[in-house]
Amino acid sequence: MELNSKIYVAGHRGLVGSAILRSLQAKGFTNLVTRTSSELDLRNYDDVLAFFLREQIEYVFLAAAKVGGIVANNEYPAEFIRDNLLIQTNVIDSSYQTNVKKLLFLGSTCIYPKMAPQPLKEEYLLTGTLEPTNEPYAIAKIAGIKMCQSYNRQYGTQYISAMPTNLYGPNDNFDLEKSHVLPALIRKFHEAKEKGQPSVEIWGTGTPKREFLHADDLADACVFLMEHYEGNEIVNIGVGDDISIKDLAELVKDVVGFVGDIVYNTSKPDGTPRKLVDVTRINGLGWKAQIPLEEGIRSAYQWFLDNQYAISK
Ligand SMILES: NC(=O)C1=CN([C@@H]2O[C@H](COP(=O)(O)OP(=O)(O)OC[C@H]3O[C@@H](n4cnc5c(N)ncnc54)[C@H](OP(=O)(O)O)[C@@H]3O)[C@@H](O)[C@H]2O)C=CC1
Ligand SMILES: C[C@H]1O[C@H](OP(=O)(O)OP(=O)(O)OC[C@H]2O[C@@H](n3cnc4c(=O)[nH]c(N)nc43)[C@H](O)[C@@H]2O)[C@@H](O)[C@@H](O)C1=O
Repeated sequence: MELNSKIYVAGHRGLVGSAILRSLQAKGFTNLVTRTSSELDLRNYDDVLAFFLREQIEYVFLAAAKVGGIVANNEYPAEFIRDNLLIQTNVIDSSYQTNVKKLLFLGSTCIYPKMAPQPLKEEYLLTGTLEPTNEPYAIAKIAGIKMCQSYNRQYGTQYISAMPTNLYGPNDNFDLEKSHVLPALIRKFHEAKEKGQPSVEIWGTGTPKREFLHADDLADACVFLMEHYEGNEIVNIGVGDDISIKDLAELVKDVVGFVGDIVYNTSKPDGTPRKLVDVTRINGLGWKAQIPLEEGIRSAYQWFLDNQYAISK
C-alpha cells in the first residue's frame, strides 16, 4: 500500500474497524474511505456495488459484520448467518467487480471444531463439528474464507483471511446481553462497585479458557498482513496464551477495584471449553502481539470510564 492508496475500512466505528483506522492514520495513510451502516447498508448488493464503482477503492479491510457474544449468537442465529453472508458476499464480490488490489477478510477462531486439539492450527479448519452456540456465525465465516480462496483460485485476486482470537479494547460493545465476556465483566464490576452491590454474576461455570488480544494489536497485525502476506491460507492472530474465565473475572475485579463476591450462573452456556490459537504462522512472518493482558484491561477500563456516558447500546 502507498500512503495515498485509497483504502476502505468497512465497519470503522466498531471495535476492530476503529482500531484499523487508528493504525492506518498513525502510519500516515491519508486516503481512507469510511461509511456508517446507515449511510451504506452492506447487506444491499446494488448499493454496495454502486459505492465500489463510484469510489474506485484499491484496498479493503472487511471489519463490518454482525458480531456478538455467546448468548447473542445463541439467541439470534438467523441474523448472524444472514447478515454476515450478505455483508461479506457483497463486499468481496464488489471488490472483484471493481478490481480492488487486495482485501483482508476477518474471520474468527470459532471456525475451528469445538473439540479440536490445542493450540488451534490453521489446518484444523473443517476437521470436526462446530460449537453449537455459534455454528451459524461460524459457517458464515467459513463461507467467507472459502469465497476469498475461491476468488483467488479462479480469478487471480489477492484476498487474504485473518482469524483473530477473542478481542477487546476501545469502541467495544458493553451491552450486557449482547457483548463478549471482557467488556461485560468491566461493566458488571464497575456498576457493582458504584452501587455497593455484594456480588457480581458471571455466566457459566468459569472453567472455559479464552485467549484475549487487544484490538490495537489486532489492527497492527491486519495492516502488517495487508503489506506482507500474499498466501491463500488463513492466518491466526493471537497472543499464544489463554486464561480461564474464573481467573479473568478475578483480574477484572482487581483492576476495577470491586471488593464483593463472584457468583456463577450455570444456567448460561459455557461454549467451547478452550480455543487457544497456534500463532506460529504469523510469528514466522515477523509479527508478534505487544500488549500484555493486564495492561490492556487497565486501558480498556479507562476507555470505559471516559466514554461510558456515550454508551447507549
Ligand atoms: N470482537 C471480537 O471479539 C472478535 C471479532 N472478530 C471479527 O472482527 C470483525 C469486527 O468485529 P467487531 O469490531 O468486534 O464488531 P463491532 O460490532 O464492534 O463492529 C461491527 C461494525 O460493522 C458494521 N456493520 C454491521 N452491520 C452492518 C451493515 N449491515 N452495513 C454496514 N456496516 C455494518 C457496524 O457499523 P455501524 O457502527 O456504522 O453500525 C459496526 O461498526 C468481525 O468480522 C468479527 O467477526 C473476530 C474475532 C473476535
Ligand atoms: C469471539 C467469539 O465470541 C463468542 O464466543 P465466546 O468466546 O464463547 O464468547 P463470550 O465472550 O461471549 O464468552 C466467553 C466465555 O465467558 C463466559 N462469560 C461469563 N460471564 C459472561 C458475561 O457476562 N458475558 C459474556 N458474553 N460471557 C460471559 C461465557 O459463558 C463463555 O464461557 C461467539 O460469538 C463466537 O462466535 C466468537 O467468535
